[in-house]
Amino acid sequence: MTILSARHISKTYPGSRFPALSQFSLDIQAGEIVGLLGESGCGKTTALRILAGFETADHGTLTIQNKIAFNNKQFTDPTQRDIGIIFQDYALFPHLTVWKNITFGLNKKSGKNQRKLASEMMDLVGLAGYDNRYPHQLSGGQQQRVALARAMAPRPKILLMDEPFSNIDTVKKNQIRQELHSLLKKTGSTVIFVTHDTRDVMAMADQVIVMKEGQVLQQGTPQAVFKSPRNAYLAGFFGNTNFIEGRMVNGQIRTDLGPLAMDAPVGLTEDQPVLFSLRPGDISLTNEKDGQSIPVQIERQRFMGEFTEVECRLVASGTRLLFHVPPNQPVPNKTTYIQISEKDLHLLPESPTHGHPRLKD
Ligand SMILES: Nc1ncnc2c1ncn2[C@@H]1O[C@H](COP(=O)(O)OP(=O)(O)OP(=O)(O)O)[C@@H](O)[C@H]1O
Repeated sequence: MTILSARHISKTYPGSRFPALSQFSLDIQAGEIVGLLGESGCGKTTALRILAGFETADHGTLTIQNKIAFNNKQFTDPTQRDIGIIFQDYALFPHLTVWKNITFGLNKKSGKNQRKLASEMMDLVGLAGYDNRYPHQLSGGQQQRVALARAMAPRPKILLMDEPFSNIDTVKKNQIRQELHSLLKKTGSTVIFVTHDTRDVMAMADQVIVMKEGQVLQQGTPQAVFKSPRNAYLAGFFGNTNFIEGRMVNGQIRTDLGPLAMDAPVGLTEDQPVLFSLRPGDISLTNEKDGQSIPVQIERQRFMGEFTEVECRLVASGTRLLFHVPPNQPVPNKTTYIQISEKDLHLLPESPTHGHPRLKD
């Protein structure tokens, strides 16, 4: 069931030459955790603020739970949107105890109800017994859980989170992502969070919406966007990749890796260029020369902990490629062979035919 739907939302800030959001559309299903992902300045926070009602849009329609929250005639106040918000810095009240922070938004409920809602949330986020602490007496992760309990105490249908992990140190991030994910799944709420870090969406999101320059580039599961990015920007943003150029010759796609056995995509015409993305983890190193192996000259290798990152050059064409080998596999500093399976070559359907990022020569 669609719980939130945005259609063609545009916003240009006064005095700005470029729109912060342009024809921004998305659909969110109830119970999903959705990551709004993009680099700095792409409009993520603006989108979140417009969904919350803290910012007005110039055009477009926003529907929440089948009610218009915004269009060219109507505007629903943020307090009436049934949305909870966790700000980037958590915005806890420093002079109030954990308990008072959590009950702050419940002042319209009876005392008994307040106590019930707040203590249920305190138990859920694992803060029982911390009632009388002040925010400065808590770790970053605990402060985040207070912010979560405060936002969730009124039981909003939708929770918005702005950069939920930016204040958590790198060592703890993985653990906190997992904890937060299982907490959010327990509450069953619909969550939209903003981040610039693909690792956050991989760990947390059921759906990711990748933005660039105020527009949605692609929406899907993190696995789908990683595996099947629509263009070169998305392929490069969602992890390291190699770009392989191809061209249709006599009905067959030719690339620097050799001619491909795959069927050419429908509509591809003779001599038309195409671009593939090939993840470094999908290339394997082999010492054996056979019909499948491709000769390469190893140029550089770097130990990365979980794998060794290797840069090589195809002997036939001089094209550079990046690939990963397991840390215990030795990499010879000379000419050797790699193997690639055609199924791992992902054709980028929207790619420009030139100007894509590639390894620097
Ligand atoms: N109040 C404002 N007045 C004018 N321009 C603004 C305002 N807020 C944001 N912008 C501009 O709108 C664009 C989108 O900003 P926004 O904060 O939404 O991006 P973001 O993706 O959240 O970035 P970050 O990850 O750095 O927080 C940027 O070009 C920014 O400079």
